Amino acid sequence: MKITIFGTGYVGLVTGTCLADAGHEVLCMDVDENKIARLKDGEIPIFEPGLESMVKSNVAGGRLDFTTDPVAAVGFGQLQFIAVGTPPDEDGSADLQYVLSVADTIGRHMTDYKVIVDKSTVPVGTADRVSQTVAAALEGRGESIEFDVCSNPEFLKEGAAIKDFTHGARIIVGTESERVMRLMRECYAPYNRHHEKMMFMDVRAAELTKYAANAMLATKISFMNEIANLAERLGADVEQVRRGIGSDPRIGYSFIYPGCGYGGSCFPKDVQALAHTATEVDYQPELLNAVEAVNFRQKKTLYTKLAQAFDGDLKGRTIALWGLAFKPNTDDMRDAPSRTLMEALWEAGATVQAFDPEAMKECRRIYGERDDLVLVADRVQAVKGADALVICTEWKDFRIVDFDWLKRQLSTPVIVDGRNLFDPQAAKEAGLMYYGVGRGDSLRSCS
Ligand SMILES: NC(=O)c1ccc[n+]([C@@H]2O[C@H](COP(=O)([O-])OP(=O)(O)OC[C@H]3O[C@@H](n4cnc5c(N)ncnc54)[C@H](O)[C@@H]3O)[C@@H](O)[C@H]2O)c1
Ligand SMILES: O=c1ccn([C@@H]2O[C@H](COP(=O)(O)OP(=O)(O)O[C@H]3O[C@H](CO)[C@@H](O)[C@H](O)[C@H]3O)[C@@H](O)[C@H]2O)c(=O)[nH]1
Repeated sequence: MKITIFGTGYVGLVTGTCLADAGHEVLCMDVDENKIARLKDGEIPIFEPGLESMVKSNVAGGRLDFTTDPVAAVGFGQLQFIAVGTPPDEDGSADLQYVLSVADTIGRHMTDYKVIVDKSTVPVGTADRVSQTVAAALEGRGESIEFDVCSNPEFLKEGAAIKDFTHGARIIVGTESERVMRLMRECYAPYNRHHEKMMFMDVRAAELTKYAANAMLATKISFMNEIANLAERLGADVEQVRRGIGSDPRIGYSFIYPGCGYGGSCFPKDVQALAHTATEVDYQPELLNAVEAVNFRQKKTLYTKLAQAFDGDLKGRTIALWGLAFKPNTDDMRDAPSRTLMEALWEAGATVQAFDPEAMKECRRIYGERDDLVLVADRVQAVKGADALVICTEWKDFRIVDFDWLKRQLSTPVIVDGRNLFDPQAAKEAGLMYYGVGRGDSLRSCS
């Protein structure tokens, strides 16, 4: 099939590349000229494991190309995927300006039947707005050309995006049109061979399914963070509790890791957007608000614990950070807990000495050059001469550490472990002042 993808971010680029890899011909369009120029040069603007070689082989195979030209993009595919950003507006609602601008572009330039596929995460009712926008643009040209709009939310996780896209649990398509069902089946056929993954539903249910999935996962995390905070007060180890409850198949082990709060470009904005949608239909979203409030508090955990460890005085201290990305295997720092910590440390007059395997460039892009942000080449340099170490991201390489060595590097041997990587007992036996999240230790995540 010939497919156009609008947006070459985490979702658009992965979707386009995987669909090309499955044998389709894909043209990816972005308004960011710099991004497209880099992609045309074979440079991948984001870090996503496995993506670079897949992009290169599909470009070389003639199945994947990039453009900034809207006319070429609209003219290319019968399927027109919208995979642009839907960032939070000031009131927490999803900002649909980029989605609707693509819809307008399609309406302005289409000359034959198109299926417009909403892959961006969008509130219930957006497919109707996309339809109206396309129709208005066509009317403006005095044209009447047939088109359909369907919802096809994406469930990939950054860091595992290719595997999630190609081996996802389900492929959801919101449509009532038989023709769209047939075309979407054909599009995903290469990834639907082992068992039936396609789930067709009405468009509003598909739109809500995406938010419900993210809100459920975020709820699990906030729930565990609440239990962790209780465990701290009750002298229990939340890691043992996690294993204890995860073993119940009704609960399961996934997404119940307590820590320094969920970040990333999805959970924070999507929980807020769903809560906003609820208030628009006169429903008070008590649970969603609590999930968000618990997370907001949890993201302050790292700073709260550090401040307690240093009797509230962090001025002039140097704090080592291992990890800046919101989770491992990505360079993405959107809403990362490390940002909440760094900003609080700077406010308190401390210097940050940080290392992340992939997110350093992104960190510099966000914060620029400043005296109180020292980015170093590896985790060893990060702890050199520092007063304390904070673990913000559970990169695999951070898990193996010689505690005796670590103790020698830090002037005050304080470790605040936001991801519970280490055995508290072993760390304490080595003479470190080790504070995890919910591990029955003396420092509290929040008041
Ligand atoms: N990042 C994820 O893990 C993930 C997973 C599932 C769903 N989503 C959802 O997918 C959508 C995209 O997320 P993302 O993380 O890929 O965003 P992103 O910010 O990484 O990329 C968005 C891209 O869209 C481009 N763009 C903006 N306006 C455009 C236009 N008019 N035409 C063409 N391109 C345009 C931007 O230049 C940018 O390159 C969001 O709605 C998000 O919630 C994201
Ligand atoms: O047990 C857990 C699992 C995750 N997290 C945190 O939760 C955040 C999000 O992690 P993850 O879900 O792995 O990453 P995302 O790439 O944000 O993916 C989520 O958001 C995407 C965008 O909507 C969806 O497509 C995915 O299905 C959904 O998992 C990160 O800060 C993690 O550290 C925890 O604190 N504890």
